[in-house]
Amino acid sequence: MQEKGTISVHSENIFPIIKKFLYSDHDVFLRELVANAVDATQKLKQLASLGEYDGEVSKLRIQITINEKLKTLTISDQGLGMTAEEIKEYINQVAFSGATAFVEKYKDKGQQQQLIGFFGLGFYSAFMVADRVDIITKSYQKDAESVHWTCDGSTAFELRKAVKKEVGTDIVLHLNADSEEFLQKHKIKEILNRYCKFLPVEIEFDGEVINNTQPIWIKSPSELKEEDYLKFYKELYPFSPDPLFWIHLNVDYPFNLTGVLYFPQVTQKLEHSSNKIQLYAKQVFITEEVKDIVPPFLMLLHGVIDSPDIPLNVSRSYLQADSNVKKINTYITKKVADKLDELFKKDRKSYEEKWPSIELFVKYGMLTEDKFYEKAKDFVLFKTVDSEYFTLSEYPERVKEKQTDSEQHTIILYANNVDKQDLYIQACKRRGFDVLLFDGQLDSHFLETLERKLDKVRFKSVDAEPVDKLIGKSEQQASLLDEKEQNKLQDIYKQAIRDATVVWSVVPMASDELPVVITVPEFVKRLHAMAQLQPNAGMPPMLQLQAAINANHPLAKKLLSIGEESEQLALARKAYQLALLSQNMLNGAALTEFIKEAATTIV
Ligand SMILES: Nc1ncnc2c1ncn2[C@@H]1O[C@H](COP(=O)(O)OP(=O)(O)OP(=O)(O)O)[C@@H](O)[C@H]1O
Repeated sequence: MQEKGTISVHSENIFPIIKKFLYSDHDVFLRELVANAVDATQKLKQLASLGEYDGEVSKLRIQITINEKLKTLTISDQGLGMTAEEIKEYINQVAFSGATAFVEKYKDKGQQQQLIGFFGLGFYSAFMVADRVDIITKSYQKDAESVHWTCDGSTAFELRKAVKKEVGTDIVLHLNADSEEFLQKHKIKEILNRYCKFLPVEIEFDGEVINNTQPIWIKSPSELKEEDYLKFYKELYPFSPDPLFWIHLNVDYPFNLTGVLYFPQVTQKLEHSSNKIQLYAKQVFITEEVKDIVPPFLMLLHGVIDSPDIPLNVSRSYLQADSNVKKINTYITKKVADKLDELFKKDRKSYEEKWPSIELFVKYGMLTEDKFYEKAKDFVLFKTVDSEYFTLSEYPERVKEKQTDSEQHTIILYANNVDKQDLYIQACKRRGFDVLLFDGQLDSHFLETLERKLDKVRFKSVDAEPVDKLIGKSEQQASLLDEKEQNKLQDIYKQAIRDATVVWSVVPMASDELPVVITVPEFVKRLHAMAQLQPNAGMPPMLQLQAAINANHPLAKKLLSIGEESEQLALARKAYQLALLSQNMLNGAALTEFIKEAATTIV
């Protein structure tokens, strides 16, 4: 038998186009060829189980070999092989027409780069790295003759008899001059490790089996122990600390999905994690770019998702709209929420201990996915400055009595820095108020969302106003100064400070409060926090200072009674500096002056 022919393609020469498209990610050729070898092996096993093949199938392997002298890379399988007719049908026709369709579909769309690594390029991706490809194959079918197909990357092929005794297929790539890197063992090892680490058929390279054919996600959770999950995590991310907990995903209707998702110890910053979720299709690694496949908050998780039902040969914008992808999202979101709910209900103490590591994740989820919010509102926690934890329904009940304003809003007080706001926190505690700690990156967004969702609840920073005004009750402290005195007092401070950006007021406070209290209005605080989350959003608004003079502090009367103006102004300055100091706002020359002055008072 000897036959020559022309591969039927519409495009004159398709290979240069494929090469150009895939220039930046050549490595996928090996994944494609090994995946074909796995398919061929699995098919033979299936045929054997159906009684259509009676050879031995228990030890079928795939072997990858390099021949440096001949500059070849060979992928050999012991799968079902192909007859000459099948080669003509599957390789010459189907494969190349598939490639033509691919090129036709995407040539004008400018999204080739995005598709790389997603589109199953199949057998012809071999031509990205090879000048010539040989297929030497023998079909499992009785009396099938072995055949040798060869093609040099033009549309011409040759098909002739071969001498091959065992059933299976060898794909021999004669590497082109630009691709000699694939003759290096470490390069091939690296690619196999990336794409083929969990393939279901043993793959031998350089004398060793490189894959784990039974990764835990394909097993039933009942067969697995905690150690198995931890061991697998290490296999995926060798340099990472142990995860907190995990969920095993396993569905086969209405879509197919397996996987294990781990909760890492998420820190207080939404940073780009280098341990990403890996996406597989039937144990073949596809990508770590799961951006359009799982909701952003779930990308903080680690682990593996394996689904043949995620369409990988479509553009990314289409992916998000795909109904399977939507269902998969909903499913994973629900599973994750259920797991957190279970942990919370089963052992609240241990859940509270883990809270700092899952807080950001839960809040991010609540902010971005309504469905997650609905579930998470039962297990999201508030932490007080004294490290006590309360749920969203418990906390307003706890503070309602003392912290309800005249309009029946429950005012929830918070600090974002326990050390820096200690003075304000202590003032609140003296009034019997409770203070939460909101020091996370997303907290300002989170408060706003809660205010929208919860009925009659408002959040206020402990330093948003003088303590007695925080709750906004109608009854106020009585002032020890009349209006004239209040105006005079304000004038003394204005003259002493001479800063037009400061907004002054005189407020009757308790006599044990400071003579001057600096506050930052709640809305300004939030604008700042938001601006910090969006570094490119331009300058944050000016931090306008509000200075409240305590009408009831003994200093007020004293200032009014001092005749000597310079003494009066010096005292007012000192009181203002103390207020700045309590807000960590005294710095530079003003701080130096204050310290020097204070030093003279201790000798
Ligand atoms: N090693 C092999 N052993 C047996 N048949 C093979 C082998 N490699 C390829 N084939 C046959 O050639 C066909 C075309 O292969 P190709 O890789 O181009 O596409 P595919 O595997 O069907 O799809 P995909 O584009 O997703 O890879 C396969 O469907 C299979 O029938």
